[in-house]
Amino acid sequence: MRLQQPERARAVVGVTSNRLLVDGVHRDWLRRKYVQALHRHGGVACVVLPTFDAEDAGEAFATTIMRRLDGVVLTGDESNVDPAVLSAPASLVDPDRDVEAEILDRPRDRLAAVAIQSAIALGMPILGICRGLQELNVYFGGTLRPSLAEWSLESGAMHAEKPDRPRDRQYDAAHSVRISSDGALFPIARTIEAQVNSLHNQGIESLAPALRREAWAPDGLVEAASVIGAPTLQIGVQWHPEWHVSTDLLGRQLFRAFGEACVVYRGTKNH
Ligand SMILES: N[C@@H](CCC(=O)NCCCC(=O)O)C(=O)O
Repeated sequence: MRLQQPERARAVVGVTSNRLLVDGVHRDWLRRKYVQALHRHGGVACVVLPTFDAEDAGEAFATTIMRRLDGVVLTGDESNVDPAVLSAPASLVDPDRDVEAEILDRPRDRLAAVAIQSAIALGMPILGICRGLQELNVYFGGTLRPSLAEWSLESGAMHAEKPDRPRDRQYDAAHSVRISSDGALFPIARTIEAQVNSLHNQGIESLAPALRREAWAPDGLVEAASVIGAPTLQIGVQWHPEWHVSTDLLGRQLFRAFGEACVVYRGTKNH
């Protein structure tokens, strides 16, 4: 179902952007699929959160921007998480080594670290998608497998992007997931099994102690995890619920639940 709400009633959600370096010019960008799905199926309004250079990863973001939001979405992107930056966002000051297309995006890592830290401190809803789930795991001290293809050929093939297909078809269902029947995802999905798409070559190796496993793939890879003891919905999924959301029930359920959590959270804030 498509949610229609008057603009003034919409919760406001920050969506993480990524850094793009073209012709020596730094730009922030993200795929509109995330924003469209959140607007149409989560019923929320979106603001794009800019990435950070090391010297800017400060307090102002948390107090000035995050406090004004009702939720945060950690979007997906091809670049791999740099764990050192996720755990200490202001520590690596080397702009020449900060961005490498589709491989390294430290400005994005810094944004993710500060956004997660603030959202957890504020008790704000979080939805992590693909890289976003990985960021949550690394932020809380978990580790990632650097390459699923090197971990196991079968897992590599199951989870990888399918570059020979047209872009839209790469987001078709790729494998099943088993959903834990006593977690935060089950009341949203109302099923213990679902089909999901898959476009990643890294994956959770050790799940952070602060997270609970919500869903897993046939090879055991964690496909969804939530923050233990969270006062609201704080969850990440390894698949892309946004891409075919209009025809994907689980995707719509996720965005709807997230949007509802944002509205509830907004009601608890002192204005
Ligand atoms: N590099 C990581 C992250 C994968 C990821 O988030 N991919 C996003 C694909 C593009 C999109 O946002 O639609 C990994 O390989 O695991």
